[in-house]
Amino acid sequence: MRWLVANGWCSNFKLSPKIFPDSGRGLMAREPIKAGDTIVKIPSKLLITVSTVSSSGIGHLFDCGQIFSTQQVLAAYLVWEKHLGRGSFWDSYISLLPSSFNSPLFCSEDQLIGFPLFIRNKVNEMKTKLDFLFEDLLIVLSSKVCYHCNRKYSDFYTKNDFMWAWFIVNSRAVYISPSHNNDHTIKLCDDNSLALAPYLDMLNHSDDAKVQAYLLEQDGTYCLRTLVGYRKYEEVFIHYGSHSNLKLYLEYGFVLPENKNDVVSLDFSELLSAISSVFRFNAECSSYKYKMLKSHDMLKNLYLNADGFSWNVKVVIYVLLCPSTVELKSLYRKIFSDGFSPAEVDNIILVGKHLASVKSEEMLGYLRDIESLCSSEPNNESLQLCLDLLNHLSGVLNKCMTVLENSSVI
Ligand SMILES: C[S@@+](CC[C@H](N)C(=O)[O-])C[C@H]1O[C@@H](n2cnc3c(N)ncnc32)[C@H](O)[C@@H]1O
Repeated sequence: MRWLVANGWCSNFKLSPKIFPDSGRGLMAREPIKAGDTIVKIPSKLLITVSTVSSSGIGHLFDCGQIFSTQQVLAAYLVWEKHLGRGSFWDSYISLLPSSFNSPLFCSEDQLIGFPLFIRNKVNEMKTKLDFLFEDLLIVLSSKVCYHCNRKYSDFYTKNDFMWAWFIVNSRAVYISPSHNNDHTIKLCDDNSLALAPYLDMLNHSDDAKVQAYLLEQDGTYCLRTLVGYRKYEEVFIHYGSHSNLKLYLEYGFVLPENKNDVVSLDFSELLSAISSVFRFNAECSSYKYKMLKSHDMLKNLYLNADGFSWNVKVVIYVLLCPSTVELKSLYRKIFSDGFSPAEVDNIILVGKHLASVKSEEMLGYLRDIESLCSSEPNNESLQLCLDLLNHLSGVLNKCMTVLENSSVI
């Protein structure tokens, strides 16, 4: 905070840093805060944006005709500033950033083998993306020498440092309007809507938080207003987005005790085999039905949740149960205007109940596996979070089954 003040930050004394038992390091209300109050203001000089990188000592490296993502540029910049140590303008900020994370992205391959496939697949997707971004960066950096230490960039741009920096940006960057953020020469493949905002990024996430960010026209100061009030000594939160616990676990390294965004995803093939089991025939999807479902994005967002199942699950089950003699236009009419008859709803619910019980059994199996891993590694926080996540999802499936047992129309 002394460093922030020395660089033009004016504290409004509404917040102060504190370690909270449930959410860890965060910001506490030092006085009652009203809905509508501006809680933090960060001068533009203290924001790390693509413009900051462009005008920095490594800005010229990105003027090479290659296209980068905003997150890749900000991560590359953090690695470079970190290697400057005390010589970096951002040293006070960087030295307070977390050095390890509880996301499964940072678990070893040996640990990951014990994780449920639906988590492992997501981790592998993230790793593949990160590998690509890192290799892509090395193409630009490999032959160049850092003016500060005369070492080749590739000597200190390690994969681990890049992963650390990428995750810092992933879990801490705030949204900034691209129109206020275009003062640079770096070619980007995305919207350029990310900024790191020291101090502001100490705020933890809550589903109940509501905030509004705005920039002061005169000097580009980044301001954050809360739309809910807080009592003195309460933790003040922001809202990172309507994320499920799976997403929070993967991308931020924590889970919420209650999360209304939690869903259990389903594959199309799981719907087919549920229909086969319930109605005792070998369910197949003819190509005209498949094309129709795909072209209307009905094969996405297939999930169960605490309220039952998604609209797309309902439609896919209905379409798969329809005899292949039914014409496409009557399928459309049924789905998009007429609605389903009570008998059709009953059949859909029968399949839904079967899916919920199959997924519930599957989740209990995952829970047993992770519980035994946790007992052999009791201090592994990521494993503990995985256990919490699976317990939440198991709870979601129980609620789902209760809703389906008690309803004939969802
Ligand atoms: C923007 S930072 C918030 C400040 C952070 N707690 C710190 O100590 O620097 C985001 C990170 O904070 C943690 N976090 C945020 N909200 C949380 C919550 N509700 N419960 C637990 N951890 C949370 C996660 O580790 C996340 O990656």
